[in-house]
Amino acid sequence: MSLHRKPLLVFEAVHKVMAHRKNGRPETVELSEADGRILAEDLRATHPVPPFDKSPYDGFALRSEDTNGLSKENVGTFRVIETIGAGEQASGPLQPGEAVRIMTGAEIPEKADCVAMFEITQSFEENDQAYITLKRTLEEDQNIIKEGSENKEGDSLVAAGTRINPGVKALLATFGYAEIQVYQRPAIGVFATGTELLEVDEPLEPGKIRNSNAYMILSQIERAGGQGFYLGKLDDDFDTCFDAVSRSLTDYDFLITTGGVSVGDYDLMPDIYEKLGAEVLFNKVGMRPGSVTTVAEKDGQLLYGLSGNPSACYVGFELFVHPIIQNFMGNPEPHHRRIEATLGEDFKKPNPFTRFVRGYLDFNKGQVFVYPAGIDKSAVVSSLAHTNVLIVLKGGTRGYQKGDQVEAILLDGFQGQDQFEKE
Ligand SMILES: Nc1nc2c(c(=O)[nH]1)N[C@H]1C(S)=C(S)[C@@H](COP(=O)(O)OP(=O)(O)OC[C@H]3O[C@@H](n4cnc5c(N)ncnc54)[C@H](O)[C@@H]3O)O[C@H]1N2
Ligand code: MOO
Ligand SMILES: [Mg+2]
Repeated sequence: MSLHRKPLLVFEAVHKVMAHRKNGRPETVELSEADGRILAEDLRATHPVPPFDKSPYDGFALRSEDTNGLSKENVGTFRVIETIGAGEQASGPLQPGEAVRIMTGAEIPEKADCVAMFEITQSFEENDQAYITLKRTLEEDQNIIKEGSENKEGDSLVAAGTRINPGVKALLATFGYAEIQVYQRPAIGVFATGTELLEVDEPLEPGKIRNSNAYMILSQIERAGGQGFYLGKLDDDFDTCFDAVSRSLTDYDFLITTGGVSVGDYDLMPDIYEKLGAEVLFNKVGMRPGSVTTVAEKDGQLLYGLSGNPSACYVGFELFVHPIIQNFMGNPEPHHRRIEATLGEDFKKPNPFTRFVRGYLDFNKGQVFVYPAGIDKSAVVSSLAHTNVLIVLKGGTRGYQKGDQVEAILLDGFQGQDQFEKE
């Protein structure tokens, strides 16, 4: 095994991986299963919205011409002929001098063309007949939500390639899409390699540690939108690892292993790629952590060799696997969003390589701050728990200071705050 590896720049490595991207096929899912999926068809209005003229208020539907000239001095009186709620229709067209008591969302009766809110009318009864009085003139179409005013039939409302969020779901339901065409989620197999690994339910033993990477990666796959399949942990034994990897390679859209990609005696992945006849796209990236991140390709299949060190494994996933998953799922913008932010504390350690510091975001008076989430070492797990951004510190000869402008890669958007503030 060659100990000398030529590092790629991070963006070169990302481009190399993306050159081997695969697109998921469209599939039909039920609306209830569609969250987070990406539309494989344009969402078109199958009918006008609203589908009929409707009332935005609880009030009285009237003929506007009957209100001409009404004022405090010239009060009009209308005979209330019936009451309709949302979902009901008036029994017939409105005649001159008549009013229909109408609730929000109900269809405007024929010949009515305006609505007076309850608050501007007075009601009274005479001989078991309900009446209202009105002291104002109303215009044609006043207080009416017109048929098709939100959209016309055939309008394209949301384009293919859009992620389904709660608002898109509401639209899909509005237009009767009980099922919808979305792109498949990739199925990703995950092996953890390492003789030192114990399963999560096993007690610690001398020299051993629990396998945290597999669970972390399965969770990262889920967050990225894919479907992860845990295929087990493998001892650092060549035949065991080779058989397991070669058997599983074609069962999944992508395969991930963790550990065994560096230059140690038990780092078997480089020899496994060789025996498989896989093309190694890169095995060294100019970044910290995750410099040993390796990606290979065999017959169109991507095989990720993520580092065993937990923080390196985490970062390697977010940079190289996340966009492949999002692309597979049909997202035309598959990479994590990058923002500019102010570094909230000093980061003194210089590094020749770009550093992806696990950090978290904070906002203060319109400024975005990022802070390192804990110990910034490749072998560390604990800082990952507080991570929602990767702070990008470009390589160089000096460290960074509090107040420096840096880039940050957003990993999730679920950070809240304790209080709801007064507007
Ligand atoms: N002579 C050199 N040594 C190392 C180099 C180098 O360039 N020259 N690179 C270092 C860097 S950088 C990293 S990162 C690690 C990468 O190691 P591997 O990817 O080969 O991973 P392992 O050797 O299998 O394990 C490393 C470390 O991670 C722990 N580990 C492994 N799997 C898991 C898991 N599933 N859950 C939790 N922890 C795991 C393992 O016990 C080791 O402590 O190599 C450096 N060495
Ligand atoms: O791959 Mo290592 O993570 O640079 O420490
Ligand atoms: Mg190793």
